Amino acid sequence: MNSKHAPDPALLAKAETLVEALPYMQRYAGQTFVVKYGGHAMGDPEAARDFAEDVVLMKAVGINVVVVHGGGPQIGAMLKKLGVESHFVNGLRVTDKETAQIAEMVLAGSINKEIVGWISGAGGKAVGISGKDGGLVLCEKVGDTRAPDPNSGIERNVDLGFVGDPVKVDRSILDTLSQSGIIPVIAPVGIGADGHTYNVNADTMAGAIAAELQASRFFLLTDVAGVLDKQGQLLTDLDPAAIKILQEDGTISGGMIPKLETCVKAVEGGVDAAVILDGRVPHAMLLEIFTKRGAGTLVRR
Ligand SMILES: Nc1ncnc2c1ncn2[C@@H]1O[C@H](COP(=O)(O)OP(=O)(O)O)[C@@H](O)[C@H]1O
Ligand SMILES: CC(=O)N[C@@H](CCC(=O)OP(=O)(O)O)C(=O)O
Repeated sequence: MNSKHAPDPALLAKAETLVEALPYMQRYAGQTFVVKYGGHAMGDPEAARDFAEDVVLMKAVGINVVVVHGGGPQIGAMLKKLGVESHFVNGLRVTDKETAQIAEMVLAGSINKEIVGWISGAGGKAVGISGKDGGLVLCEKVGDTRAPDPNSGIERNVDLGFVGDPVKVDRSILDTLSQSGIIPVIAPVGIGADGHTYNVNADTMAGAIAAELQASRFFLLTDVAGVLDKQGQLLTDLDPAAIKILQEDGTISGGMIPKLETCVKAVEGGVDAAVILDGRVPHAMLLEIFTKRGAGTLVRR
């Protein structure tokens, strides 16, 4: 064979990867994917660029991609800077009026626009909104939650303050944006019928939106490989019954509690599958969607 025409193995591997992606691209065109981008996953600028490229590529092959972001660590850093004390109960931040204002500033102000900028830098068109815009997410104040007192250890009811539970999602603004080729980027802040601003756990917000959109896939990008068992091994497939056991036996704690509750609600609400992925892994979503190498924890009914 003429050596000039001998295929370069590296190029051939690239071509094979593209061909491997073809059936997935054909299958997913026209479907809706909701991506929750967690505050822990967005720390590294290079990973953020990879994330934005993944989102833009998904949109380019015809997937209606909707991004909902978090920012817990970034809110924590700002509260610390401002000398405001903060703590979490069962994975939710106790939110007084001042904390709600600071959370909105960090989420809907700086982080939201930063993500819009990354997507724009990757050649996509994004519009940043919060759950307050266009009547997207109506919230109710979450009820008191049972938790042990940090001093005595005795269980008592805790009022979480302005923490919201999404009770109604109006998808019209998302449809308008998506149909115009725009990727909506949503900050987890909602409005109550009482006019108050509510701080919403970003997983909860994303799950409510994924259910309303009847999304085919709901990705939750975080800072762990997925759900780990007590020995630290990755659990690749879970259903609601298995998740209940993990919660009862204390395998999952902290932010993983609302994350998995959200996955259960989403799949029970009509989402085909939720996937918890390590957002720090370069192009984690592309590998999950367009290749045979599934990663993370898949939650299905
Ligand atoms: N069984 C578990 N498997 C994996 N992570 C767990 C588990 N239990 C608790 N976690 C914690 O949940 C965290 C992810 O939730 P969270 O901090 O809310 O992330 P994010 O900001 O990305 O939403 C992990 O970093 C880990 O510390
Ligand atoms: C009520 C509540 O806990 N709200 C969260 C909102 C941000 C969030 O959920 O961000 P991550 O996804 O990065 O954790 C908070 O104040 O931290």
